[in-house]
Amino acid sequence: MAISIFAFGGITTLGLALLVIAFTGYAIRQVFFHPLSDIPGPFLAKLTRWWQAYEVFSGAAEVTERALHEKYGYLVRVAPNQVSISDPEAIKLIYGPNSRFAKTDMYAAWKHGYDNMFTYRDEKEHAKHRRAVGNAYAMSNVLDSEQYIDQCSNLFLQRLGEMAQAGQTVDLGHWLQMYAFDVVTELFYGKAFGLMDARQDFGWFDLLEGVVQAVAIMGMIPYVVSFYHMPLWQKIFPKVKEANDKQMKMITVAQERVAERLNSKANRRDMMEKFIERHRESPQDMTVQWIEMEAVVALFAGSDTTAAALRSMFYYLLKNPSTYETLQKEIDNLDAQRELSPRISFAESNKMPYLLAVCKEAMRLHPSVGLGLPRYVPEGGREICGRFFPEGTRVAINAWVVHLDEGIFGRDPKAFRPERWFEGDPKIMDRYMFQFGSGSRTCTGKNIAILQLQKVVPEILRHFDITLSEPAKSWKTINHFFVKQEGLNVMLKARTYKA
Ligand code: HEM
Repeated sequence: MAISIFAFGGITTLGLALLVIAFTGYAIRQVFFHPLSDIPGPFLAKLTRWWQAYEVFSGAAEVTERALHEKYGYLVRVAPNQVSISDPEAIKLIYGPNSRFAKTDMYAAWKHGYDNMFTYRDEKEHAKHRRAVGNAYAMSNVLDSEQYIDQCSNLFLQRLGEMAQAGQTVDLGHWLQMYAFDVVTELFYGKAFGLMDARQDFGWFDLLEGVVQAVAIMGMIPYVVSFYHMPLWQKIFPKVKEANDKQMKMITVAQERVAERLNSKANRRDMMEKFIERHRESPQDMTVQWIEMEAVVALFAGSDTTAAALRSMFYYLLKNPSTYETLQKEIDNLDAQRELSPRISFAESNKMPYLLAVCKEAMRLHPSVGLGLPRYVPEGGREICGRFFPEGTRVAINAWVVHLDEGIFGRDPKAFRPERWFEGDPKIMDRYMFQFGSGSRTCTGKNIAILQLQKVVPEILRHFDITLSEPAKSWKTINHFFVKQEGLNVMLKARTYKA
């Protein structure tokens, strides 16, 4: 008996020793002999992708990335085979047209059952689908939806008016999200989900947050994605099952709404109708499943992002009263000259240069997406920042880092100064803005987002005087791919504006 215990103990010790040797060998290779070993970065990041997963879990990955680039410069190794790049010149090289840098395995985590526009990794498949829907997202077509956005704005203003009259503190951040959610569902699901109407989110925000958080973390360690759908794994980790069920619920709702529209004679010009028109013309280019997927991805990619941008605009204006005043004057002057319709149109908003500058400056300082957008270096490798990167290396640029480049955005890059857009050459700054990504994978919904930002912000400022309920307090942000903000609580006072 004593001998067998000894033998067992011996084997265990030997096993442990082998493990330690293997790990040490691996660590030495990763740190000193890996093709990326000359690139600085956190020690753990050189060994495992779990470092990045933990960063995403912690909810402040953009803060860490900014600090790392401040310390190390343009190149930071953030995973064994991934480099974060902060050189603005690298944007065109990596994401530009015909760059051939494909999306990485991170995006596999975002796919549920079948691919959607966001998750495609095969560039040819992506291009085929993007061609099929591209026209619907052109501004000229998106403007057909302006009337539905106005309907949502009417209800939003009514609700804000009620809260102003009651003298209550308004969680404007929450309301802006309900607004963005209602707009996206109005356009892509044929009818708003009615959050503003009911004055509640029906649990949708928790649902989205749960899924996005799980998926964003898994995206950093994509080999766990296959577990995500396994019943045993879901039993062990009930949260995984919950996220999976939530994702299924979103797909089911999309399927129901698309089926409803296909069987109805609705006379609408919304986004869903544009896809249905295309389906009727050419069912093989625009299948029913694709219409459903456009709706699902719009909800995922279009509501949190737009809400974050709207919150940023209000927050920075309120924290910088002189900018608020300048914008309000711009709106009031146009109003006094009777240049504005009862609901400010997109065309009218384009006559407000300061508004456009506020829009860009808010998204420069607080991009809605808070992680780098990873791509594989294509066949043959590429030179970036004067260094050769072998094929298959993951490289990523994070808007939160690149938007602080002083060479491009001028002095005080961390300050909210819409005025910077009137100094120097705004075209150059525009070229390096990365809040919507860039190139062939740039945001499809960009025009829908811009339409909302440019219309609803001046409309609210026209109707209400807004003050922060606790002016000395800062908001809290949490980054699980989308950088959401909490604590935009305000007091509203109706202005004398009459439509
Ligand atoms: C202010 C609002 C928005 C911001 C800041 C934003 C940001 C982004 C970014 C950074 C990407 C690139 C992701 C990548 O390369 O991995 C992206 C892609 C995408 N966005 Fe948006 N987005 C916004 C609104 C919307 C809206 C309203 C929709 C749809 C209704 C939408 C749908 C999409 C889709 C489908 C993609 C994938 C495009 C492709 O790969 O071809 N987004 N967005």
